[in-house]
Amino acid sequence: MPGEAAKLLQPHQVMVSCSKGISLASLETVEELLEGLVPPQFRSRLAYLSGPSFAAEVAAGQPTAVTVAAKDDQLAARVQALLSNPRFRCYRSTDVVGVEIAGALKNVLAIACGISDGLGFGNNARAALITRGLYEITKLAVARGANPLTMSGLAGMGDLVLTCTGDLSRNRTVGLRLGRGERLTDIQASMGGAVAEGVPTAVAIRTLSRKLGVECPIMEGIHRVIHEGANAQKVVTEVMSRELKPEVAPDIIKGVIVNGSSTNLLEVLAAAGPPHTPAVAEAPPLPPPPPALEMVALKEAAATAVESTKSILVEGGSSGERAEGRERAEVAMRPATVAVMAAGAGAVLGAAVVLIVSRWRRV
Ligand SMILES: NC(=O)c1ccc[n+]([C@@H]2O[C@H](COP(=O)([O-])OP(=O)(O)OC[C@H]3O[C@@H](n4cnc5c(N)ncnc54)[C@H](O)[C@@H]3O)[C@@H](O)[C@H]2O)c1
Ligand SMILES: O=P(O)(O)OC[C@H](O)CO
Repeated sequence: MPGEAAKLLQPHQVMVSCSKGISLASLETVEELLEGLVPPQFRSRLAYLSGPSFAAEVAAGQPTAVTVAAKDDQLAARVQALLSNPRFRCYRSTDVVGVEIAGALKNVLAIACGISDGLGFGNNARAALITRGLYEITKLAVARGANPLTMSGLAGMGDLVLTCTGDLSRNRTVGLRLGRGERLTDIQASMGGAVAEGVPTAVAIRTLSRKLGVECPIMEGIHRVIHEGANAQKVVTEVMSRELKPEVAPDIIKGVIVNGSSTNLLEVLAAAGPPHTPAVAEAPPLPPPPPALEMVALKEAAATAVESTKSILVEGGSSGERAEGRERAEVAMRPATVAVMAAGAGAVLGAAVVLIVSRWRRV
């Protein structure tokens, strides 16, 4: 019980939640639940780990990347440093609500993808579910105050792709079996106590999306299949036959209505700060071309060399004549060699100057 565990916390400790979900009773995320459970002095020590991370693969040392979120960037950085290793790379974020909503909602879509695959639908259907599902997750997350860019990160797109396509997922497995015709109660009874969190989250999301006034036809459809016994094929046809609309609805730009007030996506983006633009190194200028004189010498030398070589190789001649030809060719090539070396030295010098200037500028 987190409430009981909270009593054991020591002043120097931080708490990292790895759970994903939304409370059916209160529609709160794990973060909101924990904030209410831990003593006030620990609230600033809560961090949240999320992202594409099948436990079995992490345990086997497979390369994994996740997001560590905390309201305080310093705390996120501390946990990030503590947990990262060459096999487990942590990124950090201060968008706790975005990370939490994304982690909870992907479970519902994983069930949907499982159902789609179980029914025998193809790759197109799965890709459409993932993409349009992410759009619904984004709308809901933005309505809860999240940064929409978090949805394209590990906790959003990353975990969504993992659970919608990876057969280690419990949620996807439940969907697959539902799609093949098994009953939910039988599937759950056979799972040995393991929980497919998308099953209860589908209920929470339907309530939440209706409360927030955010249209989520896929989430609604999944709820009908899982909890109302609707025929999945029919639900797919209905969802596909809805009124045609733009891919990105104006309401997500102009403002999603949250409890009567508008959340403007552009304002959310602006609050997130300017996009990170790494300093772009100035392109080094091209080295100066070799002086015209050297170019002429180069051309002439090349032509003479070709002629001399021809006379040696094609015309043959006595050994004395061939030796003379080789000497003529060597002499003819000398200006070319000098010109090429001059051009090369110019290039190297040019590059060195650029390097020094750019270093000096950085300093
Ligand atoms: N297993 C993974 O690959 C994985 C990866 C990343 C994140 N997670 C997240 O970690 C969390 C735990 O996953 P897991 O794989 O350990 O699940 P699990 O099903 O193996 O274990 C969950 C445990 O929680 C207990 N439990 C369930 N409902 C409870 C309740 N109301 N009160 C108290 N205890 C309850 C169960 O008895 C069980 O012991 C989940 O939120 C999951 O999304 C799991
Ligand atoms: O097995 P699932 O479907 O609960 O997914 C486990 C994790 O959430 C994957 O990141």
